[in-house]
Amino acid sequence: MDSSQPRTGQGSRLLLVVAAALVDADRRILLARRPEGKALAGLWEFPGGKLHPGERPEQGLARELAEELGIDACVSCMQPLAFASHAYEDFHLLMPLFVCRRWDGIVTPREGQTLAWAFARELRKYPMPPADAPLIDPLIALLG
Ligand SMILES: Nc1nc2c([nH]c(=O)n2[C@H]2C[C@H](O)[C@@H](COP(=O)(O)OP(=O)(O)OP(=O)(O)O)O2)c(=O)[nH]1
Ligand SMILES: [Mg+2]
Repeated sequence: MDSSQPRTGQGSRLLLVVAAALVDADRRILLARRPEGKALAGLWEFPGGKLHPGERPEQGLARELAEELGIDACVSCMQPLAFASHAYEDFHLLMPLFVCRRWDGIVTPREGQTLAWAFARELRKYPMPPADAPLIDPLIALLG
């Protein structure tokens, strides 16, 4: 066991994931459907992924957005909005959600994901991982 890994009181590993609500000019939010073969396959999520050791959250998020969507996101424009804290069976997820309205390049699914742009009020129509439920109200409050 890696003793440098933070652990929660119940012994499960704390996993730090960074995620983005990419917002377009019409105030729609980008969702990505997790491909078959990945954990939580078929559910709609905010793009992002695991923070690498030594990365700042915004830096790690920019790397994930480049890898997953082929875009160059504006790091200094990322706006912290809310976070998810959720106990999955084998790890505890801690996931800050940043709002990101500026990027260069064209959003392209680079990892076999299906993409959708949804208004904040439509988000509940998309089955999402259980951790994401508390993130919807702050998005509605921000974007209407
Ligand atoms: N990106 C993202 N991950 C989420 C969300 N909700 C949620 O529970 N998760 C979980 C699913 C995964 O267990 C974990 C993030 O994993 P990931 O598969 O996106 O990580 P990654 O991009 O680094 O991918 P990989 O290299 O490990 O395949 O967080 C969400 O809205 N967005
Ligand atoms: Mg990911």
